[in-house]
Amino acid sequence: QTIFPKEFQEKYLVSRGIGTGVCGEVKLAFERATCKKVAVKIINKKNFPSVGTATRNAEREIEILRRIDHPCLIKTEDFYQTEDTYYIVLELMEGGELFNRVKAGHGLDEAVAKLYFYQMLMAVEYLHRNGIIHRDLKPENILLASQAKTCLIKVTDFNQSKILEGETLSRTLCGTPSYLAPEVFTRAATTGYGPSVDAWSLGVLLFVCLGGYAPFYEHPSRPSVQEQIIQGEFTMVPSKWKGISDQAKDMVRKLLVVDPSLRLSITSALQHPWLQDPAMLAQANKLMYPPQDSDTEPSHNKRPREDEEGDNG
Ligand SMILES: CCC/C(=N\NC(=N)N)c1ccc(NC(=O)c2cc3cc(OC)ccc3[nH]2)cc1
Repeated sequence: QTIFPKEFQEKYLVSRGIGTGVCGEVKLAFERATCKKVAVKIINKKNFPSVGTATRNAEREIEILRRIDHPCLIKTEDFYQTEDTYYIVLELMEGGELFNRVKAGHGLDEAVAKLYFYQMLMAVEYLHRNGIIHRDLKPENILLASQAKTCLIKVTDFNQSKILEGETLSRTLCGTPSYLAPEVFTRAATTGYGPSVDAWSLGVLLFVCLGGYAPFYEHPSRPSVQEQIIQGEFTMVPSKWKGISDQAKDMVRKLLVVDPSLRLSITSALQHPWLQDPAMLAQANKLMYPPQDSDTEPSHNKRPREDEEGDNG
């Protein structure tokens, strides 16, 4: 049972667990003063074999969280730590993880997949523009703002977001390889790798959103997942892909290219015909930049409440 710091307990009432992760869990909590719902990510500093890496990783992630500001990237609201645990208060993404929407075995409607994928591209383009490579894009790390189909999504979990040296490559390989790009296995240890790894992972994410199954997966009669990835070997099973447009398939095929120099870049993906869809773009922009009431009122953003000493956000 997690013990929370006293000052945390004074500000928040912790409720049940809502998500699980490799390095810690996520709990639902209520801010006592406002009854506002929040998510609390609990990251145990000691849960990696080599303590040094874990703490450095977590500090790097917290530095990244402080620096980033984009509608499709998770935002932290508060932060506490004890000598062995971080408690990060985040906006609650009521819709939970994309993982739970696509695991049902059939894909999303193409229009919904396109809206989500466009937001992922915008988030990752922002990260790359700010010198950050995510490196761990997968359905568990894509959060949905609400239960509605057309909703805002946010990318989260920046635990792997750094230039991997050789020694941490081994730690990467201990997670699920399904979303890792080929060059992580082949060339990473020597030449390192760039933003194009995120383009590959987005290709796998799009494949899963449209097809409802993973392009590279364990199967007794098939080569290992790593081998399938290095060969860039995947199949679009006709029964699963029959209703999907050729442009959507083209986007997937141009992202799941083994040679990173030939792979579609994030910027080029944003120019792909499949995304030149004014209705989707309008919907995405409305979700990312909702017209605030402050856009209409002359005064500043929030109406200060008597008991609020001032916005420390
Ligand atoms: C600042 C921490 C970033 C992070 N992970 N970082 C890490 N693993 N090192 C992380 C990982 C996961 C989450 N997940 C959530 O916020 C979340 C909300 C939520 C709601 C759900 O049902 C309503 C179900 C799952 C959920 N996960 C939030 C942040």
